[in-house]
Amino acid sequence: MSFDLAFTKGQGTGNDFVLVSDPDGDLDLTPTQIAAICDRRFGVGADGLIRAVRSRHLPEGAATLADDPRAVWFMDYWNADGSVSEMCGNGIRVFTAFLIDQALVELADDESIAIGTRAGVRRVRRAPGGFEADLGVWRLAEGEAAEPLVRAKSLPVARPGLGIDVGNPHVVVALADDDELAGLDLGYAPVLEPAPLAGANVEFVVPADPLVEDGVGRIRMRVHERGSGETLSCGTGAVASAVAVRYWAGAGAPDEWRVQVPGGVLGVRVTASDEGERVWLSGPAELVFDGVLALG
Ligand SMILES: N[C@@H](CCC[C@H](N)C(=O)O)C(=O)O
Repeated sequence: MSFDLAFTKGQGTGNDFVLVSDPDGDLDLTPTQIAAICDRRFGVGADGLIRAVRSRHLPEGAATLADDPRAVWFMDYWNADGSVSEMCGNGIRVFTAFLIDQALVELADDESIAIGTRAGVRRVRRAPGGFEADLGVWRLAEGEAAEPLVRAKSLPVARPGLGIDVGNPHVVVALADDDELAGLDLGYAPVLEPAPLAGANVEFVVPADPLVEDGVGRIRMRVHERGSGETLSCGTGAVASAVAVRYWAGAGAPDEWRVQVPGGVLGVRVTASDEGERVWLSGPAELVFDGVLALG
Protein backbone atom coordinates (compact mmCIF):
# COMPACT_ATOMS: atom_id res chain seq x y z
CA MET A 1 0.00 0.00 0.00
CA SER A 2 1.45 3.40 -0.91
CA PHE A 3 1.05 6.43 1.31
CA ASP A 4 2.38 9.97 1.83
CA LEU A 5 4.70 10.52 4.78
CA ALA A 6 5.05 14.09 6.07
CA PHE A 7 8.45 14.74 7.61
CA THR A 8 10.68 17.49 8.96
CA LYS A 9 14.43 17.58 8.46
CA GLY A 10 16.39 18.73 11.51
CA GLN A 11 19.99 18.94 12.67
CA GLY A 12 22.12 19.59 15.73
CA THR A 13 25.80 20.44 15.07
CA GLY A 14 25.44 18.78 11.69
CA ASN A 15 24.09 15.47 13.01
CA ASP A 16 20.95 15.33 10.85
CA PHE A 17 17.64 13.56 11.25
CA VAL A 18 14.35 12.92 9.48
CA LEU A 19 11.58 13.49 12.04
CA VAL A 20 8.08 12.09 11.68
CA SER A 21 5.04 12.63 13.85
CA ASP A 22 3.07 9.49 14.70
CA PRO A 23 1.17 10.34 17.90
CA ASP A 24 -1.03 7.22 17.89
CA GLY A 25 1.61 4.74 16.77
CA ASP A 26 -0.04 3.98 13.41
CA LEU A 27 3.15 4.02 11.33
CA ASP A 28 4.92 0.74 10.79
CA LEU A 29 8.12 1.73 8.98
CA THR A 30 10.42 -1.20 8.23
CA PRO A 31 14.22 -1.03 8.68
CA THR A 32 14.51 -1.20 4.86
CA GLN A 33 12.19 1.81 4.44
CA ILE A 34 14.11 3.73 7.11
CA ALA A 35 17.46 3.00 5.44
CA ALA A 36 15.97 4.14 2.09
CA ILE A 37 14.68 7.41 3.60
CA CYS A 38 18.09 8.10 5.20
CA ASP A 39 20.01 7.31 2.01
CA ARG A 40 21.80 10.48 0.88
CA ARG A 41 21.49 9.76 -2.83
CA PHE A 42 18.20 7.94 -3.24
CA GLY A 43 16.30 9.29 -0.21
CA VAL A 44 15.98 12.42 1.94
CA GLY A 45 19.39 11.75 3.49
CA ALA A 46 20.07 11.72 7.22
CA ASP A 47 22.15 10.15 9.99
CA GLY A 48 18.97 8.77 11.54
CA LEU A 49 15.18 8.81 11.65
CA ILE A 50 13.21 9.83 14.73
CA ARG A 51 9.54 9.02 15.23
CA ALA A 52 7.52 11.03 17.76
CA VAL A 53 5.01 8.60 19.25
CA ARG A 54 3.01 8.64 22.47
CA SER A 55 4.81 6.35 24.93
CA ARG A 56 1.67 4.36 25.68
CA HIS A 57 1.67 2.96 22.13
CA LEU A 58 5.06 1.20 22.46
CA PRO A 59 6.14 -1.59 24.85
CA GLU A 60 9.40 0.33 25.60
CA GLY A 61 7.29 3.45 26.13
CA ALA A 62 5.06 1.69 28.65
CA ALA A 63 8.21 0.89 30.65
CA THR A 64 9.36 4.52 30.66
CA LEU A 65 5.84 5.68 31.59
CA ALA A 66 5.98 3.38 34.61
CA ASP A 67 9.21 5.17 35.66
CA ASP A 68 7.85 8.65 35.02
CA PRO A 69 4.20 9.22 34.01
CA ARG A 70 5.20 12.66 32.66
CA ALA A 71 7.18 10.99 29.82
CA VAL A 72 4.17 11.13 27.50
CA TRP A 73 6.30 11.31 24.33
CA PHE A 74 8.75 8.64 23.21
CA MET A 75 11.77 9.28 20.97
CA ASP A 76 11.77 6.25 18.69
CA TYR A 77 15.32 6.51 17.30
CA TRP A 78 16.64 4.63 14.25
CA ASN A 79 20.13 4.78 12.74
CA ALA A 80 20.64 5.39 9.01
CA ASP A 81 21.05 1.65 8.33
CA GLY A 82 17.64 0.88 9.88
CA SER A 83 18.97 -0.39 13.25
CA VAL A 84 17.58 1.02 16.50
CA SER A 85 19.57 2.80 19.19
CA GLU A 86 18.82 3.36 22.83
CA MET A 87 19.73 7.03 22.82
CA CYS A 88 20.77 10.03 20.74
CA GLY A 89 22.10 13.17 22.41
CA ASN A 90 21.82 15.49 19.40
CA GLY A 91 18.58 13.81 18.42
CA ILE A 92 16.85 14.46 21.75
CA ARG A 93 17.39 18.23 21.40
CA VAL A 94 16.16 18.24 17.80
CA PHE A 95 13.25 15.99 18.86
CA THR A 96 12.30 18.55 21.54
CA ALA A 97 12.39 21.37 18.96
CA PHE A 98 10.17 19.21 16.72
CA LEU A 99 7.60 18.50 19.48
CA ILE A 100 7.38 22.25 20.15
CA ASP A 101 7.13 23.09 16.44
CA GLN A 102 4.34 20.54 15.94
CA ALA A 103 2.50 22.06 18.95
CA LEU A 104 2.65 18.65 20.66
CA VAL A 105 4.23 20.20 23.77
CA GLU A 106 4.82 23.63 25.25
CA LEU A 107 8.10 24.34 27.04
CA ALA A 108 8.52 27.49 29.11
CA ASP A 109 12.04 28.79 29.85
CA ASP A 110 11.92 27.56 33.45
CA GLU A 111 10.47 24.11 32.66
CA SER A 112 11.86 20.80 31.49
CA ILE A 113 10.17 18.05 29.52
CA ALA A 114 10.44 14.31 30.27
CA ILE A 115 11.03 12.18 27.16
CA GLY A 116 10.88 8.40 26.95
CA THR A 117 13.82 6.70 25.23
CA ARG A 118 15.10 3.12 25.05
CA ALA A 119 17.76 4.20 27.59
CA GLY A 120 15.05 5.38 30.03
CA VAL A 121 13.46 8.76 30.75
CA ARG A 122 15.58 11.81 29.88
CA ARG A 123 14.79 15.46 30.70
CA VAL A 124 15.41 18.40 28.34
CA ARG A 125 15.19 22.13 28.96
CA ARG A 126 15.90 25.29 27.05
CA ALA A 127 19.48 26.62 27.28
CA PRO A 128 21.34 29.52 25.63
CA GLY A 129 21.64 28.71 21.92
CA GLY A 130 19.44 25.61 22.08
CA PHE A 131 18.63 22.95 24.67
CA GLU A 132 20.30 21.03 27.48
CA ALA A 133 19.54 17.35 28.11
CA ASP A 134 20.14 15.38 31.28
CA LEU A 135 21.59 12.14 29.89
CA GLY A 136 21.61 10.33 33.21
CA VAL A 137 24.49 8.59 34.96
CA TRP A 138 27.54 7.55 32.90
CA ARG A 139 29.25 4.22 33.55
CA LEU A 140 32.46 2.48 32.52
CA ALA A 141 31.75 -0.55 30.35
CA GLU A 142 32.23 -3.81 32.20
CA GLY A 143 34.64 -6.73 31.71
CA GLU A 144 36.52 -7.00 28.42
CA ALA A 145 34.44 -4.17 26.93
CA ALA A 146 36.08 -1.73 29.37
CA GLU A 147 39.37 -1.52 27.44
CA PRO A 148 39.06 -2.87 23.89
CA LEU A 149 41.78 -2.47 21.30
CA VAL A 150 40.77 -0.24 18.39
CA ARG A 151 42.08 -0.54 14.84
CA ALA A 152 41.26 2.17 12.33
CA LYS A 153 42.41 2.67 8.75
CA SER A 154 45.30 5.17 8.74
CA LEU A 155 46.35 4.28 12.32
CA PRO A 156 49.47 2.09 11.95
CA VAL A 157 48.94 0.22 15.23
CA ALA A 158 45.94 -0.70 17.39
CA ARG A 159 45.17 1.82 20.15
CA PRO A 160 43.61 1.18 23.56
CA GLY A 161 40.05 2.41 23.91
CA LEU A 162 37.90 3.13 26.95
CA GLY A 163 34.38 1.66 26.93
CA ILE A 164 31.74 4.08 28.21
CA ASP A 165 27.99 3.72 28.55
CA VAL A 166 25.82 6.84 28.44
CA GLY A 167 22.63 4.95 27.65
CA ASN A 168 24.20 3.72 24.40
CA PRO A 169 27.67 2.15 23.99
CA HIS A 170 30.83 4.11 23.17
CA VAL A 171 34.56 3.46 22.91
CA VAL A 172 36.83 6.50 23.23
CA VAL A 173 40.37 6.53 21.81
CA ALA A 174 42.97 9.23 22.60
CA LEU A 175 45.08 10.36 19.65
CA ALA A 176 48.41 12.18 19.75
CA ASP A 177 47.54 15.42 17.97
CA ASP A 178 45.35 17.28 15.45
CA ASP A 179 47.30 15.86 12.49
CA GLU A 180 46.49 12.33 13.58
CA LEU A 181 42.84 13.30 14.09
CA ALA A 182 42.61 15.01 10.69
CA GLY A 183 44.34 12.10 8.95
CA LEU A 184 41.88 9.47 10.19
CA ASP A 185 39.98 7.65 7.48
CA LEU A 186 36.57 6.99 9.00
CA GLY A 187 35.09 5.83 5.72
CA TYR A 188 35.84 2.41 7.20
CA ALA A 189 34.37 1.21 10.48
CA PRO A 190 36.98 0.91 13.24
CA VAL A 191 37.51 -2.68 14.35
CA LEU A 192 37.20 -3.45 18.07
CA GLU A 193 38.86 -6.36 19.89
CA PRO A 194 36.97 -7.91 21.49
CA ALA A 195 34.05 -6.95 19.25
CA PRO A 196 30.98 -6.01 21.31
CA LEU A 197 27.93 -8.04 20.30
CA ALA A 198 25.72 -4.95 20.01
CA GLY A 199 28.47 -2.84 18.36
CA ALA A 200 29.63 0.56 19.61
CA ASN A 201 30.08 4.15 18.57
CA VAL A 202 33.80 4.98 18.39
CA GLU A 203 35.14 8.46 19.22
CA PHE A 204 38.69 9.71 18.59
CA VAL A 205 39.79 12.64 20.76
CA VAL A 206 42.67 15.05 21.15
CA PRO A 207 43.10 17.67 23.87
CA ALA A 208 43.05 21.33 22.86
CA ASP A 209 46.02 23.46 23.89
CA PRO A 210 45.65 24.29 26.74
CA LEU A 211 43.41 21.42 27.84
CA VAL A 212 41.74 23.59 30.48
CA GLU A 213 40.90 27.26 30.01
CA ASP A 214 38.96 29.29 32.58
CA GLY A 215 38.06 26.06 34.37
CA VAL A 216 36.56 24.47 31.25
CA GLY A 217 38.09 21.37 29.65
CA ARG A 218 38.44 21.49 25.85
CA ILE A 219 38.79 18.61 23.42
CA ARG A 220 38.32 17.91 19.72
CA MET A 221 36.54 14.80 18.52
CA ARG A 222 35.66 12.80 15.43
CA VAL A 223 33.26 9.88 15.48
CA HIS A 224 32.27 6.75 13.62
CA GLU A 225 28.69 6.00 14.66
CA ARG A 226 27.27 2.53 14.94
CA GLY A 227 24.66 2.19 12.20
CA SER A 228 25.44 5.53 10.51
CA GLY A 229 29.18 5.72 9.73
CA GLU A 230 31.17 8.94 10.14
CA THR A 231 28.93 11.83 11.17
CA LEU A 232 29.66 15.52 11.75
CA SER A 233 28.72 15.17 15.41
CA CYS A 234 27.47 12.75 18.05
CA GLY A 235 26.02 14.15 21.27
CA THR A 236 26.34 11.02 23.38
CA GLY A 237 29.80 10.59 21.82
CA ALA A 238 30.79 14.09 22.95
CA VAL A 239 29.66 13.22 26.48
CA ALA A 240 31.54 9.89 26.41
CA SER A 241 34.67 11.68 25.13
CA ALA A 242 34.53 14.38 27.81
CA VAL A 243 34.07 11.87 30.64
CA ALA A 244 36.84 9.63 29.22
CA VAL A 245 39.35 12.51 29.11
CA ARG A 246 38.21 13.62 32.57
CA TYR A 247 38.67 10.04 33.82
CA TRP A 248 42.19 9.86 32.33
CA ALA A 249 43.08 13.29 33.76
CA GLY A 250 42.18 12.16 37.31
CA ALA A 251 41.50 14.22 40.41
CA GLY A 252 41.04 17.95 39.84
CA ALA A 253 39.83 17.60 36.22
CA PRO A 254 37.03 20.05 35.35
CA ASP A 255 33.33 19.23 35.48
CA GLU A 256 32.57 21.41 32.49
CA TRP A 257 33.75 20.62 28.95
CA ARG A 258 33.56 22.07 25.42
CA VAL A 259 33.73 19.46 22.70
CA GLN A 260 34.63 20.64 19.20
CA VAL A 261 33.23 18.34 16.52
CA PRO A 262 33.36 18.81 12.72
CA GLY A 263 29.80 20.24 12.82
CA GLY A 264 30.18 22.69 15.73
CA VAL A 265 30.62 22.83 19.49
CA LEU A 266 28.79 20.93 22.24
CA GLY A 267 28.80 21.58 26.00
CA VAL A 268 29.09 18.80 28.58
CA ARG A 269 28.63 19.12 32.36
CA VAL A 270 29.15 16.51 35.06
CA THR A 271 27.28 16.74 38.37
CA ALA A 272 27.30 14.50 41.44
CA SER A 273 24.18 12.52 42.38
CA ASP A 274 23.31 9.64 44.71
CA GLU A 275 23.38 7.16 41.81
CA GLY A 276 26.74 8.37 40.39
CA GLU A 277 27.91 11.19 38.12
CA ARG A 278 25.16 12.66 35.94
CA VAL A 279 26.07 14.05 32.54
CA TRP A 280 24.39 16.96 30.78
CA LEU A 281 24.67 17.81 27.08
CA SER A 282 23.95 21.25 25.61
CA GLY A 283 23.93 22.48 22.03
CA PRO A 284 21.84 23.80 19.17
CA ALA A 285 18.82 22.20 17.53
CA GLU A 286 17.43 23.42 14.21
CA LEU A 287 14.53 22.39 12.03
CA VAL A 288 15.62 22.91 8.43
CA PHE A 289 12.71 22.06 6.12
CA ASP A 290 9.46 20.12 5.81
CA GLY A 291 8.54 17.69 3.07
CA VAL A 292 6.30 14.85 2.02
CA LEU A 293 7.58 11.48 0.82
CA ALA A 294 5.58 9.07 -1.33
CA LEU A 295 6.25 5.63 0.17
CA GLY A 296 5.14 2.27 -1.03
N1 LIG B 1 24.23 10.72 16.93
C1 LIG B 1 23.67 10.31 18.16
C2 LIG B 1 23.79 8.84 18.50
C3 LIG B 1 22.91 8.01 17.58
C4 LIG B 1 22.86 6.56 17.94
C5 LIG B 1 24.17 5.83 17.72
N2 LIG B 1 24.56 5.78 16.34
C6 LIG B 1 24.03 4.41 18.31
O1 LIG B 1 23.82 3.45 17.55
O2 LIG B 1 24.10 4.29 19.54
C7 LIG B 1 23.99 11.24 19.30
O3 LIG B 1 24.01 12.45 19.03
O4 LIG B 1 24.13 10.82 20.44
